[in-house]
Amino acid sequence: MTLNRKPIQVLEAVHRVMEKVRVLPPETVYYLNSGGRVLAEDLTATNDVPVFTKSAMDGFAVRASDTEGASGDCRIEFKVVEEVPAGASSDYILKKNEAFRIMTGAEVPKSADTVVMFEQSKETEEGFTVRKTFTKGENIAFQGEECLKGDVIVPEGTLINPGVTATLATFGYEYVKVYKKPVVGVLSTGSELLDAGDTLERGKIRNSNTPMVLAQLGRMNIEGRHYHLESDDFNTILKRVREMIEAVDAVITTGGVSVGDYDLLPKIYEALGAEVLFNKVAMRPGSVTTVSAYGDTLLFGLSGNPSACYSGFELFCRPAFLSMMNSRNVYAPFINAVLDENFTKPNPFTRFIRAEVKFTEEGLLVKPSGFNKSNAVTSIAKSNGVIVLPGGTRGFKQGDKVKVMMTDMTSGTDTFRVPDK
Ligand SMILES: Nc1nc2c(c(=O)[nH]1)N[C@H]1C(S)=C(S)[C@@H](COP(=O)(O)OP(=O)(O)OC[C@H]3O[C@@H](n4cnc5c(N)ncnc54)[C@H](O)[C@@H]3O)O[C@H]1N2
Ligand code: MOO
Ligand SMILES: [Mg+2]
Repeated sequence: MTLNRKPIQVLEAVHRVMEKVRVLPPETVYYLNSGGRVLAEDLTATNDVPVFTKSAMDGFAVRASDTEGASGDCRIEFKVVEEVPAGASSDYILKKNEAFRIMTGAEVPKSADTVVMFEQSKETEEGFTVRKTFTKGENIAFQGEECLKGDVIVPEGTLINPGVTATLATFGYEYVKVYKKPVVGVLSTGSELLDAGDTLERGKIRNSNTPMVLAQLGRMNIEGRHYHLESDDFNTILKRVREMIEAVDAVITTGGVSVGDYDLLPKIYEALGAEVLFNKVAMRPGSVTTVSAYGDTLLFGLSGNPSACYSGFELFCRPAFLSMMNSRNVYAPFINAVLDENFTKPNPFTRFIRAEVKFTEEGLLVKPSGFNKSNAVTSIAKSNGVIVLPGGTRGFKQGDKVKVMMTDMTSGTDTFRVPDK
């Protein structure tokens, strides 16, 4: 069991997982609950946008031809005949030098073709005057100028972001077809584990992997189910994993995948008759990460070491779960950044280093986010990305360009910089 582990490259490992992914069936959900899901139907415009020709400004709707010849010395006067606030409409036909008082968003009556902003006019007792000739269509948003009824606005397979939610509302999609999200079971193994609320005892540590993985799932808007072990032995783990396979779409276990006497996961996969996709990856940390398939259920055996567990999830679980939801863009973005301190360790295997990426005016700077061994937990807390150093490289120096896999796209910077004139 322990001896025939053949390391494969990270890329190959990711491919093996992704090949096994089965897309979950679609379901219909209320549009306000669809954020973070993937569209299972094209979102088609059910009306033109704008749906009617409307004023883009507060002012007066006129016929442009009536403003012809106006100048500072020769102001042309208009009489206001009606008011059209947003939400209202009018069928009144303008006569020469008549105008509507109109507000932004209000339907422009058929007989008007131009809007004069309040700031471009001088109010008089009965109306206003203008001092320039207006071109037809000024300050008007025309029906269908943004899109036409029947246009495909957002294609099937797109992740629903706030803009898609706005689009769903615009076109009256109160219910929308999306792919099901996987329900993921999370089980940490290890007889040394206590819960967060427990007092430390000799030889024991608090379980940080389950809460971390649940939070990684939460960050993806995916429901994680926390499973427990009443005792950390082969039969109990096997029984629990069997229950999980019945109840969830994917199983994540942490710990017990290495070669120790109590590393039981390899034997569990064997007892299940699961197909082991790989049990060794040429990477650090997480070289013992194991992924198996039991029918359509993927079993992710993440390493017990917290840093290895964290990057194992980001590398293998995240794209697999996004793919189960039929998302197209399932991989974390890789960016180029400049290393902001020396990293002298040689890298026989691909190395993943929890890191802090800083968005500075000069560009992207990155440095390891603290104590960075496989068993580290605190450096994860300070990271928003993971530096990826290719295998077969010696150390890296400050100023070298490195690749970073972004894991947290919500982190900001401490200075607001907007380019001024
Ligand atoms: N003879 C060898 N020993 C080890 C090898 C090896 O190749 N040969 N690989 C080492 C590497 S590398 C890693 S990584 C670990 C992987 O260990 P396991 O995945 O089997 O995980 P455990 O043994 O259960 O635990 C490892 C470590 O992590 C702590 N841990 C476990 N679970 C949690 C949790 N839920 N929360 C916080 N911390 C956890 C555990 O106490 C151990 O310290 O194996 C090496 N050994
Ligand atoms: O496989 Mo382990 O490299 O230390 O996480
Ligand atoms: Mg172990």
